[in-house]
Amino acid sequence: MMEATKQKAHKKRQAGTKAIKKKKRDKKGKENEEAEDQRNPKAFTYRSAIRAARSKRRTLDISEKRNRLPQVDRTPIEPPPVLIAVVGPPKVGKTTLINGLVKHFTHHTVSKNQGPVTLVSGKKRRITFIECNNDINTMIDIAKVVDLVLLLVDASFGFEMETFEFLNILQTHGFPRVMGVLTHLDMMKKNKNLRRLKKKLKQRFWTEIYQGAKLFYLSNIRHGQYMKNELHNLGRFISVTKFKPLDWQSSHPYLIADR
Ligand SMILES: Nc1nc2c(ncn2[C@@H]2O[C@H](COP(=O)(O)OP(=O)(O)OP(=O)(O)O)[C@@H](O)[C@H]2O)c(=O)[nH]1
Repeated sequence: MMEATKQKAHKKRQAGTKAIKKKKRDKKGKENEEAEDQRNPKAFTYRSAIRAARSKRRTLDISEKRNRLPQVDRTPIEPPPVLIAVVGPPKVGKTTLINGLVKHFTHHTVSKNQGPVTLVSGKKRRITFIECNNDINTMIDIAKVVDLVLLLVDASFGFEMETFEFLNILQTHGFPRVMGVLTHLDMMKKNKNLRRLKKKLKQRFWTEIYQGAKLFYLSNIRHGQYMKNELHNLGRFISVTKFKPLDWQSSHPYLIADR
């Protein structure tokens, strides 16, 4: 008969490397348990409101500082002429306005307007007027280099799709200054309607640009020319307007060519 052999019971090691290792492991496990007890149940939130406020303030300070980095004005000592684009749908009065402004600044009458016109508007300022047609390629080209936009709007028609499109294009290259000009106001017969229309268009213009954006009214046309005092007002604004250096323009050299 085979007698069942009695096996030896396992004897824990008391000394040696294995025993030391095991002891260490057990100790670590206990520590971990303790750490778990202390752990913040609201993980990933702040424990202290003061510290939270401080850290929030610091991140805001840093981002604000980044926003307010001084912009380097790279315009040369003798700057190039200020480029003013006259933008608007066909037959809105772009050519008439350019001719009127040229007459205001130079006292010369332009018989035929072909391409950009550059003139001296003050002791240290030259300006170039350029007409921007309603086609998307011209709009994109001009949006990159323009300093001031005269946005012509036919008041008897209202804003057109292309006007908004142009404003969107402007945003891509840093928004230059935009002034609105309402024409064809003489088409409105009733004074009350005219006032209401002006107000409506102004509100629409302000929501598109910013509250308080400059909007001019060219209320009448006589002998194919706008009123002298209105042109004078617009011309004065053009000559005193200050332009901020645009990031895109100062980092890209450009040349204006008339096609
Ligand atoms: N009644 C009236 N007619 C205007 C007004 N502004 C312009 N016009 C007339 O509209 C016509 C077109 O004027 P333009 O200056 O040639 O218009 P434009 O935007 O240069 O036209 P395109 O070069 O074809 O895009 C002219 O006959 C102007 O006399 C306005 O405020 N009232």
